[in-house]
Amino acid sequence: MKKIRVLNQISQKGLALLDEQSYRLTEQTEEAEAILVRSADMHALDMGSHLQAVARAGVGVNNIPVSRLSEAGVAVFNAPGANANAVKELVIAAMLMAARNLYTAADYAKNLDPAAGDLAAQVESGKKRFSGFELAGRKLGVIGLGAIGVKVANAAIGMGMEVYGYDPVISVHHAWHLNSAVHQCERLESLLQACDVVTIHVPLLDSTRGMLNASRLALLTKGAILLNFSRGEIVDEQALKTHLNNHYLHAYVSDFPNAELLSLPNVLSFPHLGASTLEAEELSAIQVIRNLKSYLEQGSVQNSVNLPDVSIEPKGDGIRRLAIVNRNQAGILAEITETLGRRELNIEDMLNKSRGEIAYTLIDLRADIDESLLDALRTLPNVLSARECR
Ligand SMILES: NC(=O)c1ccc[n+]([C@@H]2O[C@H](COP(=O)([O-])OP(=O)(O)OC[C@H]3O[C@@H](n4cnc5c(N)ncnc54)[C@H](O)[C@@H]3O)[C@@H](O)[C@H]2O)c1
Ligand SMILES: O=C(O)CC[C@@H](O)C(=O)O
Repeated sequence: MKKIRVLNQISQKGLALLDEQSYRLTEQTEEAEAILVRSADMHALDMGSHLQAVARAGVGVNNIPVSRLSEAGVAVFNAPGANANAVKELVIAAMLMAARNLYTAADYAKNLDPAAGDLAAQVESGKKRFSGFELAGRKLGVIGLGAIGVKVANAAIGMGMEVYGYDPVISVHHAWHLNSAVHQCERLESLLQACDVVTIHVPLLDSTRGMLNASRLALLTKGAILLNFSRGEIVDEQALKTHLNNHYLHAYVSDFPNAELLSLPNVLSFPHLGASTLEAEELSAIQVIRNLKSYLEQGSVQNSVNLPDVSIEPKGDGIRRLAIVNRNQAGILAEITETLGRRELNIEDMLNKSRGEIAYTLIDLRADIDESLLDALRTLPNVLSARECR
């Protein structure tokens, strides 16, 4: 029975895939063999020695200590693209809300006082304050053309916007899906200088933290709208405060409320709502739990952020499968096979793939795999983890 710790609310449609014969949910993180998470910060979490995998029902993994887990031979999975449509729709809504001043206008209408006189007259006298601008014909800059950025760019083309994209490391897959009318910017600076609306869709990495710093923010055009549905830390929000305070920008719309910006009139914040739709929550959970199960039960790897993709046939009758995460170093396979040879264990099949400094080895045996074998493998200097797939 495998024990799974669930750190956030995960869709029941996904959890239902964890059949009761093989899986049990636990409240004890230290006994968990796998952890399911959305946005909970796991950096300070003590995860125990049984952990084999962490599965993120979403995309961003900045809340997960991926390097520490890799060093412990623990696989980390996410659900790329599963919530991209949900975020795209919210970004389009946010763009419209900001351009047409809908949030302040709705607030105004809600606070009208029918008892104070003719409501229609109040409406007509108040509305000129909320006059906005149309998006068709305006320039949209999309920073990061991955699953979300491509969908936003394509939708904006459909709305008659002129779209500019910046992504020096765009994947071939995403490039194929990008509308050919999107203009490519070689430099982030030229995108910022050219666009009326700028939207950020890059992951939070060391290389993107503070990517929109004071000097880049200063390049934004007067009256521009900046949308941040990626992560708060990608924008230097302290530097942004100056532009907002002097009303240089029309609006900053963010899915990550910031204590210092919250109350500014030209800031519109949402409580991290990008992926909060029934559809995205279900799809993310189903996608990542399927991949988690195939990893735990068969050893195959799909959509991991730290292990190489491995697709392998399910174990045949009488076959037991070893899954080893090891450092990608010379001589390690010899040490593993020697350990098996000393126990007279014959290898039926074997697969080894690497990804950067990590390698992953699957070995099929026609014999039982006991704890003493696993312990012997775990003591090899470059083995990070060893387990049986079951
Ligand atoms: N608000 C929400 O609820 C919500 C939901 C989903 C994702 N997100 C955030 O959005 C981010 C993007 O999601 P996605 O699904 O599009 O991810 P993705 O991996 O499909 O796309 C990210 C893109 O950013 C590009 N990129 C990386 N570094 C870059 C750089 N320095 N400059 C320009 N481009 C760069 C990559 O090449 C890739 O194309 C996630 O990492 C997450 O932080 C937020
Ligand atoms: O789980 C969520 O609600 C947010 C997920 C989102 O931030 C992501 O990176 O996928």
